[in-house]
Amino acid sequence: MALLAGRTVLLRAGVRLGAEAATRGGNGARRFASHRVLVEPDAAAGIATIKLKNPPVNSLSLEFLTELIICLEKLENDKTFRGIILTSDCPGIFSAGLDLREMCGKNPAHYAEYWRAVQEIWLKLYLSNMVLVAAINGASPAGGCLMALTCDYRVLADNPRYRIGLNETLLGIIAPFWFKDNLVNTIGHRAADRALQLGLLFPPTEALQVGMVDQVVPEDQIHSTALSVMSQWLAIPDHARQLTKSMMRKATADHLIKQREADIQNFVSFISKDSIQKSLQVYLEKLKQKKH
Ligand SMILES: CCCCC/C=C\C/C=C\C/C=C/C(=O)SCCNC(=O)CCNC(=O)[C@H](O)C(C)(C)COP(=O)(O)OP(=O)(O)OC[C@H]1O[C@@H](n2cnc3c(N)ncnc32)[C@H](O)[C@@H]1OP(=O)(O)O
Repeated sequence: MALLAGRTVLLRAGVRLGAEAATRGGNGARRFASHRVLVEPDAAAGIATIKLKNPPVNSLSLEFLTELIICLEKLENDKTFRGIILTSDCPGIFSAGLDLREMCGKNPAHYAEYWRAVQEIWLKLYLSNMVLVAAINGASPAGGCLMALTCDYRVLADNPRYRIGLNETLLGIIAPFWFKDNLVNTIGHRAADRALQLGLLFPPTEALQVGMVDQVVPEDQIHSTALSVMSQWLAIPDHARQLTKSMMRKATADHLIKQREADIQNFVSFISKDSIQKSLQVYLEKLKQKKH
């Protein structure tokens, strides 16, 4: 049974276990997929490719996050796999970040439940014992960028529309301290200070320059590049790499773990403010009107 902070997420988020399919792949590995999280296992290589499939933009709704958390728990507990490639099944979009509809017009209990799931996915990804390679094949703002930042290596497809960054200030909200910590650890304090205040979304060349991603490649090479990076990382003995990863990341993760409940309360009171609700609604409305 999958637990999210001691509770059964399957029931809380209304995700039915029956929604999952478990079959055997050609190489005998167990293949499991939920509605929105596709897992392509390569047991021989010890690699699972997770494809995010929550169209149209892979926004991180509570149900989607819950499915992803369950999927990561399964992979983490399955000794077949040593590495995950995280990518998208939605053309042109890696992930649009947190689902704005989960943060608008709901009640405090819902905001608290949602935020706990956001914390949980971050902790699961950031502290994973496996090698995580992000194959970023689309736009990756805010929470989408955060997911990529938890990975050990980021490959971005070379398309000027595939911008990546923590753009929270553009929505009139603030990147939480642990988003900020993850960014600072990746691109350094000065670059993070500027990027966060201005809500910068970097196109590939700039993302590479600032260190937001490790490699930019033509779109048709993104998966092969991720595989070759993965084999380089998997050549390192697991115990040495895992202990090193933990040494590098533990303090940052502990910062959130120690303040988890307070962080939820901060989020709930911040997001419940009338002024913040108004900003988010205006932003959502602008997104909708963009097409017309
Ligand atoms: C002091 C204490 C502080 C505590 C902390 C407090 C607050 C911080 C809280 C949270 C941090 C927030 C993190 C986030 O991730 S917020 C989300 C930010 N995301 C974005 O800004 C991206 C918005 N989307 C886009 O820019 C574009 O959609 C896109 C991803 C570039 C894709 O563009 P495209 O043209 O392909 O698609 P559309 O724009 O037409 O979108 C299609 C469809 O999807 C809807 N949609 C888009 N993004 C979201 C989203 N994030 N959530 C929900 N819905 C989204 C869009 O409205 C369209 O809907 P429609 O109904 O019109 O089809």
